[in-house]
Amino acid sequence: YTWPSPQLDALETVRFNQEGFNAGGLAALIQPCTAYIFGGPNTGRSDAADWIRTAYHDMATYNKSDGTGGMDASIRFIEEQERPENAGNGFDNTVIAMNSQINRYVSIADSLALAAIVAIENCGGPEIAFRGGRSDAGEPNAPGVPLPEQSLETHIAAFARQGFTPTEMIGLVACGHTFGGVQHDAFPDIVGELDDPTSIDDVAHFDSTFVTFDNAIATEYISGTTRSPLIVGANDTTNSDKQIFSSDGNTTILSFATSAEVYTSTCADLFARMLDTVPAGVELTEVITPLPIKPSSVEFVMNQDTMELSGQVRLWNTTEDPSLIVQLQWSDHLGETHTTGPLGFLGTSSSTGGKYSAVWYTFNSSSIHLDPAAGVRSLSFLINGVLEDQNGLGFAVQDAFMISSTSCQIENPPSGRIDVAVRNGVNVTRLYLEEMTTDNVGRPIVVELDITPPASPVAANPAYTVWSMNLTDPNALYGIGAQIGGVNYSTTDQHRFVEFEVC
Ligand code: HEM
Repeated sequence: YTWPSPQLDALETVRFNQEGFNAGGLAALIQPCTAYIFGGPNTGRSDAADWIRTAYHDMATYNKSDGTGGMDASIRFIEEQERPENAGNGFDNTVIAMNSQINRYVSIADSLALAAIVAIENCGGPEIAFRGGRSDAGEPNAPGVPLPEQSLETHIAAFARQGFTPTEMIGLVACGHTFGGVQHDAFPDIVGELDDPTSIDDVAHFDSTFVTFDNAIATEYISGTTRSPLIVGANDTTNSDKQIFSSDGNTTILSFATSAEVYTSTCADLFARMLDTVPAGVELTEVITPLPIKPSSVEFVMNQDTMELSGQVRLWNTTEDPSLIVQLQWSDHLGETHTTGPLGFLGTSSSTGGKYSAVWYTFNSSSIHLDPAAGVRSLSFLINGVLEDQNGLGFAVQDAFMISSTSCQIENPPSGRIDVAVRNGVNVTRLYLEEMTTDNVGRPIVVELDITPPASPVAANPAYTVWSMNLTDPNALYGIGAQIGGVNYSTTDQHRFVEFEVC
């Protein structure tokens, strides 16, 4: 995709900035893969397993014939979690852990899909194609998750309703059950008390490598060494994995046991399809791939007569190299191009279990001197002298409106003013503050507060005019939005009035 795209930029960040500098923090929660939110590593439970099961159970309500259900984060509703088909506490664990990842561009359902992907990829699994754009349900879906005691025919019908053939059913179950196991508390009729001090919840695992993605679930089944409670459980009625794996005469599961590659590539496809199963009407984005050069946190501030620009740039698939010279170029509204000196190195990040690494550089007002009248139209970068400008497009930035450092606070009682500098000559049809909040069912929303144009123009400098808004909530965080030529733009930077000087 082409930068900037606020939604794709945000989703790409969660997907690919997993560890190290600017990391979103998702991967750290399952580092190591034995990590468990309530009790630390090596408890017999794992967050990775919970995250994958949560995604399946959120999706499993899908009804292909009417387009209802699917990945829409309806699993977060207590009413769904209390159903027998959702026994266990892994769903709540997952939803809580994902809270920090959600924002106006990353829905709760997207965060659940990302959780499953990060768990699979970081714990030995293949890369999974990720699309974003799921929307969050406002209420629970109809029930629809298979239960172990149901018949094979019922399981086949349930997977058909979810959009999967009988062969794909075998695949999806074998792919999911490479992680985790069955807890005594949730399924006392399947797993008894284990009397094992290393297993806090008495979990009987599906295979011997229960925190790692691999085909042991299939090899152990074929070799007869499996101890899975859903294959060799004492009560044959609840041996659903046995019924499912043997439903085609063991053909599919044998192909997984024989070839780790077949298993891995089948799972990569099936997991992606599972996560992309969304209610009718929801349009997912393209598959998100990492941008080779990605500006980040790009922010303008109008500081009296000076326009300040700061930000970061990430170079993908690169390791730290002191000899690398990264420079920023910007073109202005007068058609001139300017070049900075070498940018400062910030750090490295990695993703996909360390498979990819990236390096980060910073630019800020100490090295960039902007003339407000000339402004900035777009950015590009020189990497060891080689121009990176998105194939000639440049990295477009919006300098028509920005926070002004004349914003200020009144201490007692707390109130304040947000000032926005608006470029003269630009037809800004609406200017507003954007307050990030959630609706009554926890969905991220943006509340827009219109700023009235000044009755008589207040000049920030010859090129910009100040629009102001008085506010009273010292904790509220505001971005700035503007409508220009029928298009809405938002700043990525957000501000509280208390960060400014006293009025
Ligand atoms: C007929 C279909 C299925 C049945 C009957 C079934 C049944 C179960 C049961 C009874 C548990 C134990 C849960 C607990 O004790 O907390 C479980 C765990 C799990 N299931 Fe399934 N499952 C099915 C399909 C799937 C699929 C398609 C996936 C994913 C693609 C999946 C992923 C998982 C995972 C990762 C766990 C481990 C959770 C943990 O250890 O915390 N399951 N399943």
